[in-house]
Amino acid sequence: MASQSASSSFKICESIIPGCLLLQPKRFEDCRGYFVKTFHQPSFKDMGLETDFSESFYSVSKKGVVRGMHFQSPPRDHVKVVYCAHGAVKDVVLDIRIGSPTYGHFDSFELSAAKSNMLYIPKGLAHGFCALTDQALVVYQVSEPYSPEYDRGIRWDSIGIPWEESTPLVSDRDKRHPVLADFSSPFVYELS
Ligand SMILES: Cc1cn([C@H]2C[C@H](O)[C@@H](COP(=O)(O)OP(=O)(O)O[C@H]3O[C@@H](C)C(=O)[C@@H](O)[C@H]3O)O2)c(=O)[nH]c1=O
Repeated sequence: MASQSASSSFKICESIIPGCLLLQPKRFEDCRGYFVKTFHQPSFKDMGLETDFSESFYSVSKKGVVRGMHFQSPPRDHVKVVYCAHGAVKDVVLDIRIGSPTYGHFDSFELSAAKSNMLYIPKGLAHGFCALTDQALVVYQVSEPYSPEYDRGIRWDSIGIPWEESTPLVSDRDKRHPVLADFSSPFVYELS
């Protein structure tokens, strides 16, 4: 995690991975609970972020589930915004952009309902998480529709990520992904 700056609606923390941002939206609390706005087009535009999102979806995971590390390949690659609306996850991004100063490096963040924080994930990063609580509800916005043909992954246990679970619950699909060492990336790093 590096520098911090403020925008109209979101505080921004930069990841060690260029282009990846931890966003902190305002949280309005009162006697009923709290209110959080997760997307505000003018603020995203001011921050130079993607504003054209085409799908939104969520998953619910039991404690100890690992999902990942996922991405869509070009030409169906996409920006993702991710947050945890119930419970908590350890969220991880892996830089797979050839030529990036952080190619093959990962960064991790605890995303939680208690923190109301969000992760902005540029194209060319693989993404995954480990559920730290039961009923971990993870919400996504993505800039390109789901494309099973281009939906790919890298083995969750081939990157050196210190997951909270040594024997997590993982999907059959995620067990079949290539390991990072055998992976040939279709992404090229572009200086912004
Ligand atoms: C991702 C996705 C899945 N599906 C279907 C395919 C499958 O039958 C079922 C579950 O899919 P998956 O096993 O791929 O779900 P999951 O492992 O939760 O996939 C997600 O993982 C995290 C880490 C991400 O970063 C997401 O972008 C997404 O890839 O839902 C869609 O119809 N649309 C979608 O956008």
